[in-house]
Amino acid sequence: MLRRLHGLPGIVLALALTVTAVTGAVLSVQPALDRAAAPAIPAATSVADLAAQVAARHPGVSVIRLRADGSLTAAFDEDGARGVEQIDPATGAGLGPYAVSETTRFITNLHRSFLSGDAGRAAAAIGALAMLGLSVSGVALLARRLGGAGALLRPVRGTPAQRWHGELGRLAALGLLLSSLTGLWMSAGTFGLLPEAQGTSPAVTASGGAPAPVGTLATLKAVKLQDLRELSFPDPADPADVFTLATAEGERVVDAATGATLALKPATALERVNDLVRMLHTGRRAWVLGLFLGLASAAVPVLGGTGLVLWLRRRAARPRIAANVPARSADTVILVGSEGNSTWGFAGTLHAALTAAGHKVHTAAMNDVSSAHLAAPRLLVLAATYGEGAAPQSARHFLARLARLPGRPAVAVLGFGDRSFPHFCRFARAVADALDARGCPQIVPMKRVDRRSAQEFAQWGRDLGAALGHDLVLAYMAEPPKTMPLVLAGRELYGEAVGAPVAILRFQAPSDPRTGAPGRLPAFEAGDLVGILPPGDVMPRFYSLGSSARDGILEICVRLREGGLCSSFLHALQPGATIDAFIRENPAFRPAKGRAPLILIGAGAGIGPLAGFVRANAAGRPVHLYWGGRSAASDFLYEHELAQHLAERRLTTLRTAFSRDPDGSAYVQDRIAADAPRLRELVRQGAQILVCGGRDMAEAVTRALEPVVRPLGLDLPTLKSSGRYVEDVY
Ligand SMILES: Cc1cc2nc3c(=O)[nH]c(=O)nc-3n(C[C@H](O)[C@H](O)[C@H](O)COP(=O)(O)O)c2cc1C
Repeated sequence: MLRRLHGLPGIVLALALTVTAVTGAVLSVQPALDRAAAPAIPAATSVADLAAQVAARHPGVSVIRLRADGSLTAAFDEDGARGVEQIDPATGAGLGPYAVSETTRFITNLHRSFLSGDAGRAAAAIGALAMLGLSVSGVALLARRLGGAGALLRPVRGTPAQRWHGELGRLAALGLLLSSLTGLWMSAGTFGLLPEAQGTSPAVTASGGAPAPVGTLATLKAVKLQDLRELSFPDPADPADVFTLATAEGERVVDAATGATLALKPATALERVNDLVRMLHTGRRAWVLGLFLGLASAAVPVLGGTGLVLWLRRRAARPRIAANVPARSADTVILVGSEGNSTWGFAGTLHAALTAAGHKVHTAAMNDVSSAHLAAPRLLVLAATYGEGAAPQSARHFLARLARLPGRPAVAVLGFGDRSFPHFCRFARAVADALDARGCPQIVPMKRVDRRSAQEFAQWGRDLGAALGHDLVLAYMAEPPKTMPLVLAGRELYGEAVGAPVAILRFQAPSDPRTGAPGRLPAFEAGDLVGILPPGDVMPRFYSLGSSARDGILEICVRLREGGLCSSFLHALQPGATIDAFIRENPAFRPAKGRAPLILIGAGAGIGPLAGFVRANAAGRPVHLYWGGRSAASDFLYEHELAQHLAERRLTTLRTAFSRDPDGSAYVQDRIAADAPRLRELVRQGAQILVCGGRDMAEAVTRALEPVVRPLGLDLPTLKSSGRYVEDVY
């Protein structure tokens, strides 16, 4: 819901608000320029001093004003003509006629009313309201993404567009909130929606004596020039007329003969609020704030642009479901938990089959679960599992949200997973348990589909149909992922002597058959995944990338698994052979930005992405690599390249452990335990830990690291949640 409010309307509004935002940004620079241009007001000068200097030059002076832009002006009538002059506050000398620049006037009008009078002013007010809504919903979305309001300052991870949108939005939100709230207040004033300032001017009687020289009047001597707003002079022809002196405190009426204060009308609370609001909106008298507000406004077009990219990506990633009835009128709701989108394909087949059987079906992502979904009589959940039995992207918030919502529909849960993972369909199991615990009746027991098996899916459909009292034929045709050909350019084989063959394979894009020009690889970073389809199979296998596209090569480390279809295929490949592959981004497994140390830990083929991170470290950030193999003589992957990286300072230290070396066996976790004080110091300095390799190794590393970080008052779940402990484990 929040995302829907923030998404498309946000993009449209951000683009429409660009005029207001850009003009606001331009105007925000003005207070700083004015401050630089306006002559400084000496602290000791009083209003009386300056008034005397001006009156000496212009006997017909009527008003002296210290304007919001910092300039001091005097208005006077001379020879029947009215003039306004800018005054040097230090000497009272004239600096020439005062005029607001035409450009500033134009930009101000564009900002306030799109040059269209009241209608434009109303549009600007609506824009301010929209900006307020976008700022609040944006901060709420970011908090949700980062793990709660307390986590709002954590680094934003994800694709470049996600990072820009999140980081910039977070910086700009405070300024935009302030600008929109104060803008709304000012608009309310313009349209007479605020209460009128109360208080009437008290009746005063002037002494009627002969006017004293203005420089001698006690009240004017007591007020510093820098506190002045406006001083109105009495009409020389009227002996009963008085001075009016306006400051932030209020308005004083001053006797022209005695210099005494005849009356003081203090500024009302509303006037003070209006003053404060104007200052907070314009940055006048607060130029640093002005610049901050300007930067926040300048971010609006960028936020609109990156928002558009994110929205288009999300739209493209979510398959279209034909005939999706609104949730409120559906008798069957299908909720989908997916990361790679294949589960949406199954959901589409189920949706179409149920619709054809006469049901009113609504399909949505599990993250979007709402009370309307749970009010439907029937809820079908199709959920994939990722990581170590964790929720996929589109279901991350499902369980937390479910717990807050009412409703007990009849349910059926179908898990999608892969039996080769130790936690087969664990997330779907957790969902089924949560629904069971809240008392939802089961339509059919929870089932699990291994590796997108169309047969298992069809069987579940038959069971579901039987429970619903009609036939349900689910004929799912897997849509193969869009692949590209890659040509094997080189291979190095390790570990055969110790019974654990690992190949480093380097691929290139095929060259143009006509011109022979080298082909272009798609964009990817070390740590992303490449999906490879072994011949005759529709199920891709994923490998972590050890290079980035900038290296001009796509590199993976592949351990030969007994009976493994894809690893056997890859190990048998000869240079020049072609494979079908596609890239899957894995932004969660990347070094965080900055210069904080990196601790890279891996074993066996897990060194692939870690070597890629080291290779990319041209800036010489401190990087410490812990890696375990079997034998230094047989499977020391990247041995020579790592030695070179050490010499070039891309790698700071390298600790290796070999489990089958004749001079004593050791594992990577032993090296971690032995280095505990050094690692603790690195973590204290803010180091990020990246672990890649097999599950057993990762678990042993976790056990070895817990006592390292505990004395710092930290634990691995905390480091994990802040992105300082990330794993790529298989
Ligand atoms: C990086 C990765 C991790 C995975 N982890 C698990 C897991 O822990 N348990 C499991 O049963 N399946 C796991 N799988 C398999 C997916 O759940 C399965 O391929 C599913 O069909 C993907 O659905 P989706 O394309 O809709 O995201 C994993 C797949 C990948 C690529």
